[in-house]
Formats: sequence, C-alpha cells, structure tokens
Amino acid sequence: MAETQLDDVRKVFTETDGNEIVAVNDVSIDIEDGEFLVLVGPSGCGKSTTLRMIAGLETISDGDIRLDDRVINDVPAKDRDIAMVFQSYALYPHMTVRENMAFGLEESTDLSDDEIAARVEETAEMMGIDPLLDRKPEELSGGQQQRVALGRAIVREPAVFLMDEPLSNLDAKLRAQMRTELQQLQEQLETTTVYVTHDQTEAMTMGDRIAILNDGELQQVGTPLECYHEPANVFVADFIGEPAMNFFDVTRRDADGDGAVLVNETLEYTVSADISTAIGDRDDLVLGVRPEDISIERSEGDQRRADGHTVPASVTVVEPTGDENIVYLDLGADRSERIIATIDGMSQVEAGDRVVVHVPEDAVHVFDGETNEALHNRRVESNEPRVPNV
Ligand SMILES: Nc1ncnc2c1ncn2[C@@H]1O[C@H](COP(=O)(O)OP(=O)(O)OP(=O)(O)O)[C@@H](O)[C@H]1O
Repeated sequence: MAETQLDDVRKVFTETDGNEIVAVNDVSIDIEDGEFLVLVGPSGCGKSTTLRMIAGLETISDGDIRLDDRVINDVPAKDRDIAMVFQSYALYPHMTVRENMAFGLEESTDLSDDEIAARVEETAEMMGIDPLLDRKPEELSGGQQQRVALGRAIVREPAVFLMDEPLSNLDAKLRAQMRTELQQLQEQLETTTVYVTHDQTEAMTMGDRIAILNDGELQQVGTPLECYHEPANVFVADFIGEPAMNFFDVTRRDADGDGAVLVNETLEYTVSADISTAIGDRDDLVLGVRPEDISIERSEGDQRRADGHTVPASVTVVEPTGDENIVYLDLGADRSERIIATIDGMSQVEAGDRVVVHVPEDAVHVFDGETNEALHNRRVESNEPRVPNV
C-alpha cells in the first residue's frame, strides 16, 4: 500500500526530425493509499505514458513522482515495488503458470523456494487458477491468461498495481465479469491501483475516483458521480455518459426580472436568476442537457409551454435497447438542431411523430463558449442519488 503522487509531471517525446510531442502536460494527481484510480481518456491522450512513468518504464521530462513522499523519478523500475499488468498479458510462453507466477518473486524477494511455492499456491487459489498451475500460457483461454497475469502481479504483494487496459482483449461478457472481480479483489487487498482505460463505462463502474485526460492535460479528477453531475468542462461532460450530453451553442438575452433567455435560431430557453448570475455578462455560451433528463410528449402543432423550457420537435429514429428507447429528434420548425433523449422502453414513440421536448431547468448545464469551462451544473438532490447512464 502506498500513496502515489504526481506533481506537475511532464513528458515530451522528441521525434527523429526534432519535432517535440508533449504527451503529458504538467499533470498533478494525489492517489490515496489503497485507492482505485482510473485514468481515462481518448486514444493518444497520454494515459499509457503516465502509467509507464509511474512504473519507471519511461523517463520523466519534468516534475516529480512520489511513493509515500519519496521521490522515485530515478529509481529503476525493478526497485519501485510496483507491479504492472498489460493488455497483452506478457506471460513467458515457455514457462508454466506456476513458473510465471514464481518468477517475479524469485527476482525481487529473498523468499525461500518453499515460501515462494506456498505464496503462488495461495494466490492461485484466490484467483481460481489453481487447476491451471502446470499448464503453459498457450494452453489457456484469453480470460485464463488474464487471470494468470493478474495473479502474477498480486503474488508479489506490491505497494502499487498499475494496469494498462487489462480487460480489453476479453469478450464483453467476460470483461463485465472481470471488472467486478477485479474491483472486489482490489477492495480485499487494499492495494493502491492505477487503472488505464479508454472506456468510460469501465471508468465509471470501477474507479473510486477517475482522472480524465485529454491531449496530455488533466481535465478533472473526481468520483464517477462528481464527474458525471459536475463536469468541469465541455470535454468531460461529453466524454462521460452514454449517449453523450446534448450541446447547443447559444447567446444570452436579458429576460424580465433577474432571469435570462438562452437563444439560437431554434431555441429560446428561459433560465432563472441563479443560472443567469452564474453566466454573468458572457454572451458566448454552450447549453448542455443529458439525454436521460429530457422528456417528450406527443403534440399536434407548436405547443410551447409557458415556462420557456419546451421546444417542438419531430422524431427521426427510435432505437429500443430493452428497458429504454433512445430517441433522435429534430428540433424547431427549421429542424436545424438535433437532440437525443432516452425514455422509458414502454413509451410508444415512432419515427415521424410530432412531439414537444421538455428540458427541466434543474437538469441543464451551461458552459463558457470560449473556455469550455462549466459555469453552472445541474442541480443534484443530495438525498436522491441518481444512477448515471453509462
Ligand atoms: N515513444 C514515443 N515516441 C514518440 N511519441 C510517442 C511515444 N509514445 C507515445 N507517444 C505519443 O504520445 C502521445 C500519448 O501517447 P499514449 O500512448 O500515452 O496515449 P494513450 O492515451 O495511452 O493512447 P491509447 O489509448 O491509444 O493507448 C501520443 O501522441 C503518442 O503518439
């Protein structure tokens, strides 16, 4: 167990033509002792590079990495007391499962052969791979190989586990099963874990906290629900949640009293004083609303409600997923804007239906159109935790 800190960590790669790539740009994260932190972001955002720097497999261009307050920038990988699990499993093909698991212990500890054998057996039992101990990797399924790769990391009892997309070679069902198992295992072992994935569902369901990276820059660190309900910016709001948040470029118009109206060619959305105050005098804005917060009603003609939170629309596509319908809609008379809503699977809505879309004010997010930073996030009732749709 160990607290792991990244302090303004930077990685610049220099290509052969001298061109510099900033893969990781001054990233600071405090990973608590025993925490399961998920590093998530799109391809090329710097996740693996960050993990490899923690592991000692990549040098650091600037900043510090600390393990329990000790700077480990120059400590060789093998002396860091960190175990890494790769997507490719990286098992030694000529060794049995038993030998694969024992190898790391022989290299990094002074344990006797008997002690090593006992620890391998014990870990194999915990991982449910004890019947496989005398097989070679080629005699194992992908899922079994992944279990062995995890077992090989666990048997070392390291201070920190680093995992780079460890489940991505498994089929969807096995992946979901392994997610739960890994989480339970980590809770039981209480070993600080940094887990890399590009899959937001994996991040949301596994992480105590998630750290969202884009283009080498840290966007937000928080619990899954914080990142979902209180995204720091448009990138996070868009990345977390499935289907993604709907966004509309709007400008501000003063309304009667303290409120404002957010407008574009299709929308006229009235907001009350607290949102208007958060917006201030900014004029370039982005209005955001999650698909699951939208409701739709059948309607003949253009029936806007007096609250200024409705807009007429027509249904273009309905995708049933079982418990819910994902509904794609064209908004307004000119149909120049689109919106996606997720509604109850029993609702009778069909392509071609004329409807009214209702967006409650307590569900809207407003972002600065220039900086993309959040100005106002949806209201969350603290006694009413909502399960995010991921
Ligand atoms: N050895 C290298 N030399 C030059 N550029 C590199 C090197 N390794 C990574 N990069 C660049 O650094 C950036 C971050 O790469 P990294 O592999 O960390 O991203 P990632 O988020 O893990 O992506 P993925 O999910 O696709 O694995 C990318 O632009 C990548 O091209």
